[in-house]
Amino acid sequence: MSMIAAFYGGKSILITGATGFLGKVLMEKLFRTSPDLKVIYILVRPKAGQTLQQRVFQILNSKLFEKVKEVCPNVHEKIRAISADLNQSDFAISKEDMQELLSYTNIIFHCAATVRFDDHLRHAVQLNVTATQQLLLMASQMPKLEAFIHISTAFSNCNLKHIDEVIYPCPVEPKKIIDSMEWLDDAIIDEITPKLIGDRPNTYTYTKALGEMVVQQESGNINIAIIRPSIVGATWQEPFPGWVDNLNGPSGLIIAAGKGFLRCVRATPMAVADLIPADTVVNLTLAVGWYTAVHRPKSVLIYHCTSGNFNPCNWGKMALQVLAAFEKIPFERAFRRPNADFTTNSITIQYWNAVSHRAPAIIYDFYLRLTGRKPRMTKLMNRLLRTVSMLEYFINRSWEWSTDNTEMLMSELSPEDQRVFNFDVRQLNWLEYIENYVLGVKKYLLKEDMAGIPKAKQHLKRLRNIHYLFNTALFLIAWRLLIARSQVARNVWFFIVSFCYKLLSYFRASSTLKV
Ligand SMILES: CCCCCCCCCCCCCCCCCCCCCC(=O)SCCNC(=O)CCNC(=O)[C@H](O)C(C)(C)COP(=O)(O)OP(=O)(O)OC[C@H]1O[C@@H](n2cnc3c(N)ncnc32)[C@H](O)[C@@H]1OP(=O)(O)O
Ligand SMILES: NC(=O)C1=CN([C@@H]2O[C@H](COP(=O)(O)OP(=O)(O)OC[C@H]3O[C@@H](n4cnc5c(N)ncnc54)[C@H](OP(=O)(O)O)[C@@H]3O)[C@@H](O)[C@H]2O)C=CC1
Repeated sequence: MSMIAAFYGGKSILITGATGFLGKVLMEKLFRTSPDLKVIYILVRPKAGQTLQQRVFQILNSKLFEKVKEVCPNVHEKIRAISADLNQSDFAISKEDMQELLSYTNIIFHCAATVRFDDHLRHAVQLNVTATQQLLLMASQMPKLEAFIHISTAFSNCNLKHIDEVIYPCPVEPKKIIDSMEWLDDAIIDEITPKLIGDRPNTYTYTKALGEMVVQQESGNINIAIIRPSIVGATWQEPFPGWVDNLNGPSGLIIAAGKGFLRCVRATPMAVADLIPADTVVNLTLAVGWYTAVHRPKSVLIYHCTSGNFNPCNWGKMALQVLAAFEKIPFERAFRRPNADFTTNSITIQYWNAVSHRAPAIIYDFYLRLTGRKPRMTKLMNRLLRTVSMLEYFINRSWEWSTDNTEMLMSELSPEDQRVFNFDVRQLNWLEYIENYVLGVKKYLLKEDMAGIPKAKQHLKRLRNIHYLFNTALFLIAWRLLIARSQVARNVWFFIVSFCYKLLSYFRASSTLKV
């Protein structure tokens, strides 16, 4: 019997960000391994014209929850969606709901965040810092609370090369930042943002670091732990391999590369690709929840959930594996044949962006215009290149994260818990994982049918022929122009032609003699 699964039985659990990528996988695993849990409260905001109930219904009826419905048929009754907006004071939760949360919650998993790299500092502070502070305030009023698990990121201190399982203070206190966001206007915030974030690349990593400081400062008597995952990717094993539902991290780039939009990036092939599967993060999170509640460590423990020091894979190798997967599992209606060239040279990348990205987009838009359709490729390409430029920071560096707490926790688990809540990435086979990832992107993000694979392969063959034809035509035109302008080129050309003619005559003559 799994001790961790048993621990969550009968518990009332509060999850923020349950509608997000990680939150859904967390909820699924909780229901599947502890179907006897009492209730999961989720803080949800109405979105995209959908009510709370519609959003929950959509999640529970997704493929991700198919297994849950078998083990926990009354899952609909065990999930309690509470209308909340983490940007509002008291999260805009009604009095009755708040009372219920304060009275019954046993465990909190705080996953909600803005993960956008370019979010305005005011909004990023509101969600990643102020909301964390408010949630801690709520937690301090929960008599039955056993543990508060805060999800941060391994990149909150990405300005350092070696990162320990400690909280590194930012120069300006989070309280001061929160206060100043209330009275500074947007223009001034824009001006001071670069100074505040310092050597971090974006407002996301900066505000996640501030969020950690808040957790440490406001922890009071609460049992708190912080999880720092690296780049969260599709699921590895559970509930099935390859599940992914948003474009963040590598998923968007896999689409862009598989569809042939993106063929070259500024990346360091030898830099470690610290990807971590979503189910691994969730398994560690649940194990940490159990450990924190049962063992009540004296200080806030931080757990790095990374793959680099256990089972490293670099970006160069990963790109080759992604390309190999595209051979087997091509995406439909690719724009060009997939390719993955890495360069660290900024002039070379500008050249490739012009030749391999922008020029084909312009040519395609010209073709769309000619055929009476609306051009769209240049716009899409510009947005894609902007996205890639934001990710470049993370694919050109390697970090070392110490993992003493994660390893300590692994050794604390019973063999059964190590199996059910497996977060040992040493067992991960990257080739297999990447293949499933690409398959998952095709199925769950692009919603493409597997039956279309032969047609997609044919399409890629056609693109290859067009590519060869185009290159040959380009070469001949260039050569023709050169011959017209240069005597040396003309001499070389006549030499080649006469040499070929002589060779041909020789073979003809020798074959006539044999007869
Ligand atoms: C030669 C190629 C070879 C490749 C071969 C394959 C090799 C293997 C894989 C290789 C490398 C992996 C590197 C990962 C490094 C991640 C590091 C994370 C570290 C921290 C981890 C964390 O702790 S935190 C989670 C990460 N947090 C995000 O990852 C949010 C990012 N994101 C945004 O911050 C916003 O998205 C942003 C961009 C502002 C646009 O914002 P925006 O206002 O313009 O609007 P949207 O967000 O709506 O997106 C606008 C259009 O960008 C498209 N798109 C969105 N994301 C995309 C994405 N990742 N890749 C592509 N395309 C993406 C989307 O499809 C839209 O396309 P469309 O125009 O067609 O609609
Ligand atoms: N994905 C990754 O690569 C990594 C993620 N992390 C961390 O993991 C956690 C989860 O990330 P992930 O699942 O990928 O992110 P998602 O963007 O998929 O999910 C974010 C969640 O936060 C919720 N949320 C955002 N704003 C509000 C709001 N104002 N009120 C209520 N809820 C809100 C979203 O709700 P809604 O559905 O309504 O938008 C959603 O449920 C985050 O803390 C992130 O920093 C850490 C490392 C890597």
